[in-house]
Amino acid sequence: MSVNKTNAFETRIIHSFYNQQENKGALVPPVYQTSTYSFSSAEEGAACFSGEKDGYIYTRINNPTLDLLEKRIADLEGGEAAIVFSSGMGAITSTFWSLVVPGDEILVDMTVYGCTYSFFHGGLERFGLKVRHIDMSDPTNVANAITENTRAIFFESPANPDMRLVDIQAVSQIAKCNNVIVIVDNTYCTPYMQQPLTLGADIAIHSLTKYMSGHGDVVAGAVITTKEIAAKIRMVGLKDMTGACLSPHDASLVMRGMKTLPVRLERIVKNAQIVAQYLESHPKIASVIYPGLPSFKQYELAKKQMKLAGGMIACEIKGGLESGKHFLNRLNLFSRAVSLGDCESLAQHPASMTHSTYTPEERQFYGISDGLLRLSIGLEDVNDLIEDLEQALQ
Ligand SMILES: CSC/C=C(/NCc1c(COP(=O)(O)O)cnc(C)c1O)C(=O)O
Repeated sequence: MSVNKTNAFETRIIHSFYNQQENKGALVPPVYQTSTYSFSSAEEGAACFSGEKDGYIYTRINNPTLDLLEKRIADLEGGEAAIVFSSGMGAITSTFWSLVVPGDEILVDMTVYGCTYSFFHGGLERFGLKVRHIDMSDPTNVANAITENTRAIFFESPANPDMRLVDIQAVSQIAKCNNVIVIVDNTYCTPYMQQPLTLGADIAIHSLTKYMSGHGDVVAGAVITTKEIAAKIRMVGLKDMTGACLSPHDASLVMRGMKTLPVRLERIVKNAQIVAQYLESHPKIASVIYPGLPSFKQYELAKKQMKLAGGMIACEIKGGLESGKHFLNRLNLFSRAVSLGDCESLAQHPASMTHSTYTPEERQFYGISDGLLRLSIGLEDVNDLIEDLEQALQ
């Protein structure tokens, strides 16, 4: 079976870059669970290390199983090359440690995942980087904020946890005119729903822990970009700065999960739309933030930029934090757990969990309210999910 670019996303995500007959007919790609590789001669080893000869050196740098996952992900995101990591944070930190130097300035949207926020403020700023948060929901704010020291623009769209969108095409056009790179964390969407590189971004980042692997059984990350930037992130960020390499076994778990990404997302989004509409009409719910609802502030941008509305819902329960905790504690089918994108539906409280890295003042400033709850809708029967929410809201 040889699959190529003319085949659909749903076919390429299962088959691309793997030939069964070249692997003893194995239907599923063998896992190269090895840390190192032998050379046929001292000369060959030297040639591999110098880059004169393509070859496998050491699994922290490259590995055939990781190669296959990287080729597949790059193809699906419309990029030239990809690198995989042992976590999404490994992908993010390896990228920045490869590309920035003290004195550089980074523009970040108002809301990002908690550990990304603490990497920027507790990590990069400590080493002389300037990190500025701006409201990127209006692209003109980006144009006005760029200076001669601005090196990169970073955002999530939708953002974790309050679902803010950024117009990727508009911001990328502004950045390109100013020779600034655009880095988009595409974790919430996956390339099935949104492809930042085809909209003009330079780098797409993923926590593969989420929808891409989709079964709550692996922590992993990926960066997709040009061959040149990928080589730098691999040989500087991954090899020397973080060492955040993915195990070949975990890469095979990610590839196994990816095979069902399209069907999982189609069903998850159907469930999420029904749950969001149910919550929006519930008397005890103060607000629901979901890109599939006409009430969503950036509904038109969501329809333009996202193939589907996604599986993540943010909502506020009337009565603030205390009622939020009461609600969480009464859930039976939803798991009270962080992470997202799993087959199991999850519910968590950002202020005290995923975004507890922000101080209360910072949460206030960045709009992460104490009463906000985040739901990751899974694959359970949607009536069972609503029954669980209904009883928890009593
Ligand atoms: C301890 S909280 C659990 C993790 C959560 N998020 C992770 C995450 C990462 C980082 O990805 P890993 O390193 O693979 O977890 C990067 N980018 C985004 C948009 C993310 O949501 C979470 O529950 O919101």
